[in-house]
Amino acid sequence: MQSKIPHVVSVAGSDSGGGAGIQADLKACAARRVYCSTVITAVTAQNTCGVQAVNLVPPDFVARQLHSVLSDMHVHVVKTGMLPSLPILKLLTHTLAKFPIQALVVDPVMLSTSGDVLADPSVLPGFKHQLLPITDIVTPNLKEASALLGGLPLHSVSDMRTAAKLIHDLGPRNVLVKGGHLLDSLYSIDVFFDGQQFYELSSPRVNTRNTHGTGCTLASCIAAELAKGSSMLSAVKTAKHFIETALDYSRDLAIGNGAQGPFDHFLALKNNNQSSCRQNRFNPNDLLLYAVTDTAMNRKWGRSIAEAVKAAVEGGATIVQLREKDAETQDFLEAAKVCLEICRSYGVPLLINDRIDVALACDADGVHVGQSDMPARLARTLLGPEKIIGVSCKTAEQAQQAWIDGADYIGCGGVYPTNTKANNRTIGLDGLKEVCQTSKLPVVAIGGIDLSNAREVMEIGVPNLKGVAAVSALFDRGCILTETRSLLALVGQH
Ligand SMILES: Nc1ncnc2c1ncn2[C@@H]1O[C@H](COP(=O)(O)OP(=O)(O)OP(=O)(O)O)[C@@H](O)[C@H]1O
Ligand SMILES: Cc1ncc(CO)c(N)n1
Ligand SMILES: [Mg+2]
Repeated sequence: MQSKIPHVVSVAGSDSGGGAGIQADLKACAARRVYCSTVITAVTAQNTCGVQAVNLVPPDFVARQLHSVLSDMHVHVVKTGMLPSLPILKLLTHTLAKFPIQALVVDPVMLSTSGDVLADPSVLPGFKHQLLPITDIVTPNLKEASALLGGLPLHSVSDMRTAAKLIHDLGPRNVLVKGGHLLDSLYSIDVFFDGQQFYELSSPRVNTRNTHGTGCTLASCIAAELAKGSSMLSAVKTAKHFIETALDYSRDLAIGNGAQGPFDHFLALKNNNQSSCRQNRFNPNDLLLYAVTDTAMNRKWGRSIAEAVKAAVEGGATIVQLREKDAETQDFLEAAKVCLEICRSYGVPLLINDRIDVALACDADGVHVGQSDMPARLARTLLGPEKIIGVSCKTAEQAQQAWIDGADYIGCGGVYPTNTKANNRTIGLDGLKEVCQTSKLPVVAIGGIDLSNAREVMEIGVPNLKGVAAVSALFDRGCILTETRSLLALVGQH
């Protein structure tokens, strides 16, 4: 049976620094949601300073890897990177003749950006006479394009057009001459030629040292998009856009001490080492004093959301939820960003009520959803495994479902009558206790809890009741800070 999963095999060298070669290809395909298998042609000792050593994999062992992959798996696209010797290049062309594929993407890697040689000069005729005639797209950088054309000097976009046309004459169906090394400070321009038309693909030049592996990544992205069924032009455009986005995101990453650093294919590393990022996932003890904001109360007391949140965390709130039922999206988002900064500086998680979109957009620590909001399971899919998800539950059944759906905690109530929520059934201390006893998740009690009753709530004697949530008791008061301190002192004794 033919596999429907888009599948690229990368035939390339390993970069010990993890930025280019096989490592870039795996990350690029994974980021583009395509499966990637690997045939390793060489192992390089390489870092951000350059290539220190290269060890070729014996040609017959490259052949063994190729055969293992192609004879078993349904590969859609083959992408080549470092083909360090003519025998390796030759056996690749011979093997490809035996296994039909959808497309062949050739990145004719010859020199690393640091100027180190990655392929023996004898591969040049191999590229010209054997590989390019069966290639769907070849992606030389300026130096490689020049080498393929016997040293033709290339200094401008117009030269790149000429080169693209001349390389096309060597047999590949499409040519992309990459201009990453062109001396233009504003734009990074690549020239695409499909045999009939030229396209200048231009993107703002990102001012960064972190461009190591852009060429490998670009070719792998093209391969990935082709494997999904894209046309050549749209595959190239998507790939170019991906590079631009990843470079821009990674412009300030600091990996290695050399001149050229790698970038982050998953747009996820930037904040990892900053104290502004929460280090740990959810800690149930954070539920101890759970502050929930309220638009109407802030309006009544003439406070901004940020002012209210700041006072609550200063007073000792251990987690904050923004519950802004009638705020405009843009206002909510802006307020959420400010609150997030405040909460991060105190090490307090910030959750967003209902609005998964707002939580995603500001990278909040999680969401709290009600029974008629976005289902927790879907919220988990959208937010990923790291974010905190809480669900409002009144019954044991709902608590059980929240657990199945991958929630982190439940909010249980209303324990006492409240006027912050219309038509809300009160479940009382007995209802709370019953849900807690059956819930596998930690519980925070909510609904009408204040200084007068918080103690009896905490005293119901179930270990997974981790704290109380308060709205009016904190925010419908003259001094949020004082009220928060007092409530914390009460619940903190447990
Ligand atoms: N600073 C930059 N800003 C935006 N795009 C860039 C930048 N540098 C390179 N690119 C883009 O990255 C892609 C790869 O181009 P480049 O000419 O650098 O390839 P390469 O030399 O093969 O890369 P590698 O260093 O991986 O071997 C091209 O689409 C190019 O336009
Ligand atoms: C292994 C390997 N392949 C390709 C390149 C080109 O960037 C590199 N530097 N290293
Ligand atoms: Mg390259």
